[in-house]
Amino acid sequence: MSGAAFELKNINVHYGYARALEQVSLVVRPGEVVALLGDNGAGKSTLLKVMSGAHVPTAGELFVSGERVHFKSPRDASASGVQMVYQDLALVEAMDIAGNLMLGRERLMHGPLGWLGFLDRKAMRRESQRELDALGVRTAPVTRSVEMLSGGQRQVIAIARSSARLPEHGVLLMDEPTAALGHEQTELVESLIRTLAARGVSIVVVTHNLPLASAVSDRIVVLNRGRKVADVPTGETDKDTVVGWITGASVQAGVLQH
Ligand SMILES: Nc1ncnc2c1ncn2[C@@H]1O[C@H](COP(=O)(O)OP(=O)(O)OP(=O)(O)O)[C@@H](O)[C@H]1O
Repeated sequence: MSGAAFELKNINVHYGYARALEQVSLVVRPGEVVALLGDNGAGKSTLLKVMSGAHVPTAGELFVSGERVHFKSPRDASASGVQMVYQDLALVEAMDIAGNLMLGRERLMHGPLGWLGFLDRKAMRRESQRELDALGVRTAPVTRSVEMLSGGQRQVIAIARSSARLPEHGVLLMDEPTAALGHEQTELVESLIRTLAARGVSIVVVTHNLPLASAVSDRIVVLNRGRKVADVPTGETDKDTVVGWITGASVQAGVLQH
């Protein structure tokens, strides 16, 4: 047992001759926020796909809470407490916030002879409101249709929905959660990430947004052409150094690790 919420050891992903990931190892501790950075094509999305069960690696091992896992699908990852927040098609536009949050967890009306064949919308609204309150999220009334929401509000609902499916010390994976968001909306997402981490959720966030990475992460991990080139506590580095790792300018032999 390494005390890790999630651990990857020597992950390789090869697409024919293309090497998307080469010997990548990573430890994510409980309640830790890891920012995964790298230039276009560095392998960030591929690594998240391996972690979320969407892609089976060519080689390497995955461990959740010290247990070896073999994810063959996102369903397997989810069953082990690892959830990806999907950006596109994540929410049902025509449905209200409560319906989206409770998707797959619908409550049915209960009659004297058992479950009735229709939804207990009141209970679903109450429960979704309770979940949002617990996350400190103040967006819009839960009866509001998702198509009426701003990009930031949608992102927050998508994150809340994924996190509601997590066990206590689950792992949440995010790919560019603030792409296309304004300053205030980005702050909303930042504060939600902090709240979740404070609850013990481990978060891996892929981003090109360096201020976001420096504001919310405990650790910065940089990929460069499929290899991990840095893995450092966020407080022990600075923007120029990180940019150097991303572009490859300051990558020396081996991995810089503290
Ligand atoms: N299905 C695939 N078939 C072949 N090559 C692929 C496939 N998916 C990704 N790659 C290659 O693997 C490498 C890593 O891609 P990946 O999408 O993981 O990078 P990324 O860091 O997420 O980039 P971006 O920031 O642009 O999203 C790239 O060279 C890419 O072209």
